[in-house]
Amino acid sequence: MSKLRVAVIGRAGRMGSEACRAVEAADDMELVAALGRGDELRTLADSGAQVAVELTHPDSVMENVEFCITHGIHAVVGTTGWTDERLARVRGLLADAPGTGVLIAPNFGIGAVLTMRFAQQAARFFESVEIVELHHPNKVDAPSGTAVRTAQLVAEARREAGRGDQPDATITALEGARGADVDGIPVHAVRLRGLIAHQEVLFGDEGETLTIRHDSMNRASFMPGVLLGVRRVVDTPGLTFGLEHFMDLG
Ligand SMILES: NC(=O)C1=CN([C@@H]2O[C@H](COP(=O)(O)OP(=O)(O)OC[C@H]3O[C@@H](n4cnc5c(N)ncnc54)[C@H](OP(=O)(O)O)[C@@H]3O)[C@@H](O)[C@H]2O)C=CC1
Ligand SMILES: O=C(O)C1=N[C@H](C(=O)O)C[C@H](O)C1
Repeated sequence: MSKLRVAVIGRAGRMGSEACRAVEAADDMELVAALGRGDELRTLADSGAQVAVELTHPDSVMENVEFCITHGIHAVVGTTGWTDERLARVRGLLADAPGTGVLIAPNFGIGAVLTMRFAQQAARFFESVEIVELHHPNKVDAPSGTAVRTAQLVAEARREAGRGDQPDATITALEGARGADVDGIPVHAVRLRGLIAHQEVLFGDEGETLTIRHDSMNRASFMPGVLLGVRRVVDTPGLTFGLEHFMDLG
């Protein structure tokens, strides 16, 4: 059986370097290109890559994804910074590239994906919910893409259940004390040396609380999800947002 020809964009980064190792170690894949900042995107096309794994920076990701789509290269994207406008642009480009697949995964961690699913399930049962994401201090964005996605999923589940705004009697507060408002859900971002990537979703109602917590202890933990994305994206044309769609969660 021929191996999948895979490229990594962001090879020198924390995630990109780990992804290069994971692809090289996979029996069914071949690492045909690894691009760092300043490298020509044309290298991707010249290498014959079937799939590009994109792990760079929110300022770089759009150009890279656009190149992939317009050159018929499937993309597995972990980089953050996805707004509705950006997603619409990707969908528009994919409309002219019907055989090409793009997976954008806010989090490749299997446990993180499950955290989002469990939070979505719990959302309708609790009056209050807040999200705390905790990351290493070199992270360039806040809040994390995972926290934003979790908040959106929780907010959607609350709306579907007819839940209104959650109680909060705060009248005065220092700016930032109640976190960022993401779709009505307070999201708090901690940056701390020693951490990698962690998230707590806290639910509360009369007399009880529920905390759903996920911890990524190292970046190798993201790699089974990256490899799953690479294997599945080649048979999944169009835009897939979230690794859960490749996980048969039922
Ligand atoms: N979905 C998921 O599961 C995960 C997603 N992430 C996300 O992935 C992204 C990268 O994270 P991380 O690896 O920690 O970041 P790093 O800063 O460690 O790595 C990013 C790398 O990409 C390089 N780079 C930037 N622009 C380009 C470009 N145009 N072409 C090629 N290389 C480029 C950077 O170069 P330079 O240093 O010169 O800027 C750097 O080497 C972030 O958005 C992060 O949030 C992270 C972990 C898990
Ligand atoms: O930058 C990181 O480290 C991470 N980024 C992603 C995010 O913003 O959600 C995924 C994970 O949290 C690690």
